[in-house]
Amino acid sequence: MAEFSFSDLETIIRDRAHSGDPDSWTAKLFARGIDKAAQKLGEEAVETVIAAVQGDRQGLVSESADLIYHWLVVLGLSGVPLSDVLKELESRTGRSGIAEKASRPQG
Ligand SMILES: N=c1c2ncn([C@@H]3O[C@H](COP(=O)(O)OP(=O)(O)OP(=O)(O)O)[C@@H](O)[C@H]3O)c2ncn1[C@@H]1O[C@H](COP(=O)(O)O)[C@@H](O)[C@H]1O
Repeated sequence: MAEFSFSDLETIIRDRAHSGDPDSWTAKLFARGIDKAAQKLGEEAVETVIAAVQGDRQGLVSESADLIYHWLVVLGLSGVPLSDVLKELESRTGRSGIAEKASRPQG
């Protein structure tokens, strides 16, 4: 099987978003807007955390998939392409997280 990527899922979400298909969860989320999609993203994040702390390996896989799907929906609804996030991640490579935090302007 060819490797499935976040980019493939972003394309599926973009195609389904305005499909008008009454059976499409993606179309439903896009119709309901950012508040509902962001709420679902938060719920999936919490469910992922619960699976992790409970040591529920299969649950962690499943909830992580739900989380990533809803995260991509929120990006799509916000007009932020996945490539912007990947560029940001790429710009951080080679720099430790602790050094990055220390370089932030003091608030
Ligand atoms: N990866 C996903 C995906 N992950 C989770 N979900 C849906 O997310 C929804 C939310 O799940 P929950 O159990 O939290 O829902 P719920 O608790 O009943 O929701 P509430 O009523 O409480 O709001 C479910 O309907 C899941 O099926 C997904 N729906 C779609 N995809 C991908 O998007 C594609 C297109 O899907 P449709 O747009 O539905 O055709 C699919 O083929 C998949 O590739």
